[in-house]
Amino acid sequence: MAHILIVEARFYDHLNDMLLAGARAAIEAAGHSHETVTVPGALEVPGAIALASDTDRFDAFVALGVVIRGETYHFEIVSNESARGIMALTLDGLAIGNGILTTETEAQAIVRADPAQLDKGAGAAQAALTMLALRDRLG
Ligand SMILES: Nc1c(NC[C@H](O)[C@H](O)[C@H](O)CO)[nH]c(=O)[nH]c1=O
Ligand SMILES: CC(=O)[C@@H](O)COP(=O)(O)O
Repeated sequence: MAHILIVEARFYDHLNDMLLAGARAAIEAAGHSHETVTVPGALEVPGAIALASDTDRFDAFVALGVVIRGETYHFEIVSNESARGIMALTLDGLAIGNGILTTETEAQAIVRADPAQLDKGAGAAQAALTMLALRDRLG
């Protein structure tokens, strides 16, 4: 059994609740345990995963959050830099599923977060578990 850390950027409560429900259900369905830490926004997610990985308590990580385009260049900074940070950690060898949605509208985010629709939280959890299995096989 693996122990998975979910790092959620709680910027939109109602959307995060759906992503979390999907991710937790997928991890439990696969027979693994999990815990969750919350950070303010997507930009803090890579740092939180890096801190947690130093503890050696977690086998894999799931990043959850929602970035919705506003009026300024901030959207690009938050979307691209959070993904860049997560990718850097992935290339360092961590098993991470990236479930940070980056959308133009709230309606797009709802469709993707809702476990009854696209269920991207579950998708990110399954990606993390797939990468963990691959690392165990190849490592
Ligand atoms: N606008 C969104 C943010 N912005 C906040 C940043 O992620 C960060 O917390 C702040 O700049 C302090 O370092 N975060 C999201 O997750 N979603 C957004 O739409
Ligand atoms: C991520 C964003 O673009 C948004 O939350 C920030 O909005 P704005 O650019 O209108 O300040």
